[in-house]
Amino acid sequence: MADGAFPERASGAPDASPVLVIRAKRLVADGSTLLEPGVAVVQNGLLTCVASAGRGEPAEVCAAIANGAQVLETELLVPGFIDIHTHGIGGSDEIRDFWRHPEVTQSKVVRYGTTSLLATMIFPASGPSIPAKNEVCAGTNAKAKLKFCGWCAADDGCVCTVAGPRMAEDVLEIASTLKSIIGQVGHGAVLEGIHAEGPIVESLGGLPLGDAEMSLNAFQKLLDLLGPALKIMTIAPSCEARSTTPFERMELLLSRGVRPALGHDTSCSLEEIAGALRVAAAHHTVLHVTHTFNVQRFHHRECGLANVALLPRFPRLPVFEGVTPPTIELIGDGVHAALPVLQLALASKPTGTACFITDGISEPVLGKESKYADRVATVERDANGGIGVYSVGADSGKKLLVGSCIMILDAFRTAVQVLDVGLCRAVDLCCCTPAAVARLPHTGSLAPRRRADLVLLDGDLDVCKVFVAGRLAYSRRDSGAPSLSLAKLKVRAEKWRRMARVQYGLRVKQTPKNGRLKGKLSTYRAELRSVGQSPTEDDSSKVEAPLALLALFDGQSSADARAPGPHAAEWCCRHVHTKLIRNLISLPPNSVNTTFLKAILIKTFEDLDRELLVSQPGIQDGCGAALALLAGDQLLTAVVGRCSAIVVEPGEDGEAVGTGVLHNLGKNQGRCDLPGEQSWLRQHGGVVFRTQKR
Ligand SMILES: CC(=O)N[C@@H]1[C@@H](O)[C@H](O)[C@@H](COP(=O)(O)O)O[C@@H]1O
Repeated sequence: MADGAFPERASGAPDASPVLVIRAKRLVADGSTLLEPGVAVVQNGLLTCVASAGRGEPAEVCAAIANGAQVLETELLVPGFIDIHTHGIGGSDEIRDFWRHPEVTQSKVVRYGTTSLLATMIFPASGPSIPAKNEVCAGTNAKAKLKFCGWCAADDGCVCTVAGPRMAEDVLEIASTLKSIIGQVGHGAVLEGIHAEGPIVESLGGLPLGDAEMSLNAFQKLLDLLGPALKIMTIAPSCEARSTTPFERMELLLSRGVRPALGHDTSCSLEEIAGALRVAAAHHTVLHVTHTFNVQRFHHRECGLANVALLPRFPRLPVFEGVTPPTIELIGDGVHAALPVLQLALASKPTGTACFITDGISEPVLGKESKYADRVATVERDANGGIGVYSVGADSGKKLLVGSCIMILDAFRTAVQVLDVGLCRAVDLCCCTPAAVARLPHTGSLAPRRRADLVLLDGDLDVCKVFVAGRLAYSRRDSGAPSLSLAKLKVRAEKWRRMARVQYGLRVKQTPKNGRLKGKLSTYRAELRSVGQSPTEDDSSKVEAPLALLALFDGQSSADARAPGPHAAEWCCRHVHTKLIRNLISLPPNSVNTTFLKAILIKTFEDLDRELLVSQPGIQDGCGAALALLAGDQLLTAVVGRCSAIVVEPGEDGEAVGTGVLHNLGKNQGRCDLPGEQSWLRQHGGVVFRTQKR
């Protein structure tokens, strides 16, 4: 496969940019190189040095620092992720229009470390002014015959003398939009080219109807239209093998330097697949396979495309003589192929022959609806809890999965944290192999003269910073925010943990009649004697206001569900901290006072309630909630529904609330409005505050 460094300055990069040095505890340069620690130097948009820093930093790095280079430190540094199969994730209500607005997807995905994309185009055969199949655009008569041809370059009417492809007009517009921005830096992820998913497909899967029987002439016009932007084209081997002149369209792709990707074929035979591989071998090219497993066949006797795709080498059989196994791509969401199946595929294919793709089509917002070539496509959860996009088959009319909601970052994390393939293999899957398959030698690994596409991650594999061609394209917002250091969000004191346990013991069984998370809201502020003191240790961390959060959600019934259930409570439990943190970091600097914090607690409940109602139609039950936020030396509580919060302050000896008590909160637990319960709590060292209604 083609390999090489970027010849000169990365396109679009400034002439002279400040030198940047990045020190990483772990630096993964490519599928086989892990440097612990490692260091990289960036200048003028390119990497100039990538080295181990185990025995001190190389002279080049020291010189750069001495000359005033900016220095960054990170836990993990990897090459930017590359997605060679994505339909885009926004910009329109109609999925097939996403690539009319590529900047929307480019700017969204870069936040998740994707620095290069191939825009996946589809070729629906519908539209306002499509030449009928085999209709001839003939010279001067063309204007009268067709409102718009588009397949010839003439400005004053069609000059075609051959049949045009049956193609919707929007395909032409999208192609021209994409071509105008290929290789440009500065919009987020770089659009590196086009992956054409079709039109020569045998099995549609979720694709809209297209012209799978396109003539060679029409096919040639399509390739002319896409030009060198076209890097990969998905093509069905059975369509090619069964055409009157077998494999002629594939030959055309190969002669133009486009990589054919076998796919969307559930009927191809072993001989037909091997035939396609043989044509590629004659061009010294390795074929690729589009979303292995999806819209394909795996059978233990009658081998389909997936059987062949998974082979690391071919058995000694005449049918496979002289051919090389293809590279493969896998939709890394655990929905299109179950995780054990992904594990199997990765165990079978060696490094350098498999890559993760997203086949992205939407953001992961449950219940979100879009149009997909005039069908409705909805983000739904499958039986295993995974999220995907579902619609109906254009030919079958049956419900089916049509795309994913993930980022390459999700697949990277899955590779490391679930499939346990190690960092190097994960980088190979998400960076190196996709770059090789799409022939993008300027990116995909960390080496001198490669474009400086970099992802800085923390120990949890969360993205901290992303650079594209040496320019900062994304930086996580946890610096320069208010004085609250959110990274330090934690329960600090043993006393506070005891309180948490006491509060956790309170579970009430009440049934508000409407809403999911509704009721009166109250906030309360208490200045406590013995909890939440300013930090005395590790002052170097400059934590001005340590934070601790306790959130209790109690599953209850709702207007939609008569019986109480755990679902709303569990959902709130998983999302409350992100809502709270988002609201906290939106505070302007120096505005962290009780008034603002109260407002933020209220807004956090409102955000939770709204999102629960809008994005989780499947959740019918409701919940009450009690939330306690310790900020510096102040404790604020907020209660919604009929859930209670009780503040228990230990006595002088700190032992007033012992573990024995936790199992015996009294038969009136949760009813701190009762005088008996209050005195019980006081006897056990507790302080009961009456909340104020708003
Ligand atoms: C753009 C595209 O083609 N995406 C395919 C979709 O067509 C197919 O229906 C689905 C499930 O395929 P399966 O049911 O064969 O696993 O996988 C991918 O999302």
